[in-house]
Amino acid sequence: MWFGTIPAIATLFKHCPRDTHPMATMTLLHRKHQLGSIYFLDNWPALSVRQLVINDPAIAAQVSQSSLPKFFLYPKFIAHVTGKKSMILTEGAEWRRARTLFNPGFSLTHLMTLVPSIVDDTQIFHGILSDLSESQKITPIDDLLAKLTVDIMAHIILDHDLNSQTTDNELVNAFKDAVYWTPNSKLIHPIFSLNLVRTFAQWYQARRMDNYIRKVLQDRLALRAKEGGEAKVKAFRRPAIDLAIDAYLLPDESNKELSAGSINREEFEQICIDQMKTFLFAGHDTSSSTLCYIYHMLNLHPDSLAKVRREHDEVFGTSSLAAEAIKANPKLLNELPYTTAVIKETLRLFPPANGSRGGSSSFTLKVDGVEYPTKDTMLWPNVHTMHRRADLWPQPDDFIPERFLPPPHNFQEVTKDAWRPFQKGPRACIGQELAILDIKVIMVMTLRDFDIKAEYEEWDRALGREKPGEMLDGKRGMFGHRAYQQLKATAKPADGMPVRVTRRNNVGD
Ligand code: HEM
Repeated sequence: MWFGTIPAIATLFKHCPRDTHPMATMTLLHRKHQLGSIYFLDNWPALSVRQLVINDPAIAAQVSQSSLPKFFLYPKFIAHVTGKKSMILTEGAEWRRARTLFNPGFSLTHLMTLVPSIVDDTQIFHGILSDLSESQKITPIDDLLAKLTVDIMAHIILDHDLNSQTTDNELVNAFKDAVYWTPNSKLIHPIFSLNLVRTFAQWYQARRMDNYIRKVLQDRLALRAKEGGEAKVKAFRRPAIDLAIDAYLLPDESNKELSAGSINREEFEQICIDQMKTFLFAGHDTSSSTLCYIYHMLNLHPDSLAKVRREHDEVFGTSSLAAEAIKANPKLLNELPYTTAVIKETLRLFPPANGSRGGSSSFTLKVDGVEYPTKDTMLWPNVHTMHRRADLWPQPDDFIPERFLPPPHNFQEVTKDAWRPFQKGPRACIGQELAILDIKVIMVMTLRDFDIKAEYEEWDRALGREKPGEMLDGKRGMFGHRAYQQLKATAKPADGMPVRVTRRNNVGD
């Protein structure tokens, strides 16, 4: 067939907002043609290899448990932000070394020690919400949340103040500008996507980010030298940057390839910079969009919002001083089953990230007794479709946090591996516990004091869009939501989710 599946997909895109994330469009395709657990896409010449889209958890598990490499085009969408040495992009021994080195920095015991710092950053965000509630100005909240979560990450990863919530920060601006230059996923063929301006802009933004982090790293190394040379400081709190410095100065068997004896200082700095950029980027961007959707869904579902608030009051008391209660006993954050269910249900409906692998001649996929070769094929477990399959999730497009309550209060038994916003297997997200932890803190500290409501109609009107809701073929949204997911390196809420903030009571900040 000429142009393979391109015409069918193009027809679908006509009925979606142009910048919709492809994973969501594929869910429409899956529903429209009642496709099964897997289907092939042949998008030549847009993409030179065929794609195998996987919509079934058990089949996706075969891929995530394998040691297949990331799909070869993956770096094109992310390397300009994270750097080529990023843990997200490396393979084999190089990846394993990095993962082993940084795993302790993401253990729950360690993360609990970071809670006071998350609370302090969230206090600043609370003040910003307070100002917005007074001005009643409609403001895209994704950007504010991104600044909050990147400030949190910088404290956790670099032990460094970015202060991006209150001042203009060079690193945060460079991150934002780098994401802006991410290519459009619909044009990935090297010839069609050739763009020298983009290549230069990506290089320039990478340089800005690298220079900033290099300075932080050099200051840290200088401090280490001043504080007693190379002695390993057994501090209770270990930011990721110190784990990297330890490996360079005082390696053990597992990471001697990173040591001063094995690589030169320049190489070490670049590896360390790329890992730090990865943690900062992967750690803030996904959490901020998840928080946007949490506010949005709770606002649309007042019963769920009331249950969340009741749970927070029961655990942390009813005064506005939740911050003190959290700091005094961070373990209380483990006693929030309904809040956790809300986070999981939001990640089910609006997963911010995906993951794809490159097939190989030595790997076949087994589906209903048939073996499918995977050589020259992109394997794409589409988390969005899996999360919205009616047979796995009754009322799949509805927001029902009760799905995730522990039995006997749960709405349904969740099929093994069906919920996978962090993907599964050895390359699953290293920061998943951290993400859930900081999202919980932010929810507890803000939901009790503020109502946060998406105001797209007013926003569209203010932008001169005369008929809000009718801009793109009569379809402004996806799955009934104007706040559809846009492709911006990860999946971000449309227009950064413009909201109005209203204060609920007059208790102090
Ligand atoms: C709601 C928040 C988050 C979501 C939904 C999310 C999702 C994901 C997904 C789906 C992957 C797998 C990508 C693939 O297979 O190609 C991944 C990997 C990764 N994530 Fe996250 N993530 C979140 C938060 C974080 C945080 C807070 C950090 C750390 C600071 C982080 C750091 C990473 C890293 C380093 C990897 C690569 C792991 C490896 O390849 O070994 N993420 N994340």
